[in-house]
Amino acid sequence: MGVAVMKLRNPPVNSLSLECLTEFTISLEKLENDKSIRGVILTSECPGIFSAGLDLLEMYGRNPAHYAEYWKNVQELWLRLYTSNMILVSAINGASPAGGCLLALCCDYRVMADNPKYTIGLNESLLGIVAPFWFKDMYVNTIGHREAERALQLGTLFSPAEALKVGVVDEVVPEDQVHSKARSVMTKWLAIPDHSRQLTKNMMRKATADNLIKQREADIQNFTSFISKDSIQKSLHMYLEKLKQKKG
Ligand SMILES: CCC/C=C/C(=O)SCCNC(=O)CCNC(=O)[C@H](O)C(C)(C)COP(=O)([O-])OP(=O)([O-])OC[C@H]1O[C@@H](n2cnc3c(N)ncnc32)[C@H](O)[C@@H]1OP(=O)([O-])[O-]
Repeated sequence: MGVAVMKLRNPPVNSLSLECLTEFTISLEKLENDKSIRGVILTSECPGIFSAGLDLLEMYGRNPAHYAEYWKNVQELWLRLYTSNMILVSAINGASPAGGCLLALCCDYRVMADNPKYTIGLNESLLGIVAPFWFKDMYVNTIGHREAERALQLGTLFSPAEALKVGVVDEVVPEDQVHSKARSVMTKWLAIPDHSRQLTKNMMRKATADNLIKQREADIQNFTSFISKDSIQKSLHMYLEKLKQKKG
């Protein structure tokens, strides 16, 4: 039916390393150029984890040129996903913090597994970092200003039930039905003529994407100088240590 399934696979936690981001962007571009493909279901092959978000090791202990390169690729993936002409449905079958949530928010519809161990949200503030304006814009577009304001400041990671209530996801289903539900949602969206759906999507999303496009360079510089700060590197160090301790 002209639908591709993209499965994220970057063990152990599907973090978006520079390599992973680049491959993702290339795969997406190929699908976008393949006229037989009208929709993509985005899911994960890592058990219990949709994506741990941006790779912290790409943002910690590196040099400014690396941060700039990394950020350019994060922007690129976001722009392609958010403005894709294809129908994107996410089958969220695991934890989806920060950049993981970002991937899901780019989709046209989000189905999440009903497992209270899985959480989703833009939790950047918990790490001592700040979600950039375009993460924020997309959050506001999805859940509204007040909910986004609160969730961003608190770095809230929502359970599936809470995520559904706030509108971070559109549907919560038993874990073993996430993929079948994503497929049935896709069938419904495929019934809409592509040209009218695409123009409508573009009308809804263009201003948000353009907001980044017009200041990409400044945003890269902003990120690079922010992430290079000693205080921010220290916060990331502490967060990474916390992740290690949790493991031990
Ligand atoms: C301005 C910038 C905007 C930023 C946006 C972002 O997305 S910021 C990102 C915000 N993201 C988050 O806040 C999510 C942080 N991660 C988590 O909360 C959990 O890892 C989990 C719930 C995803 C999986 O739990 P689990 O019990 O199944 O797994 P586990 O916890 O035992 O980890 C296994 C190994 O993976 C490692 N590692 C983990 N994440 C990352 C990462 N993003 N990157 C790199 N590495 C990561 C972890 O250190 C450990 O390494 P070790 O010790 O083996 O060398």
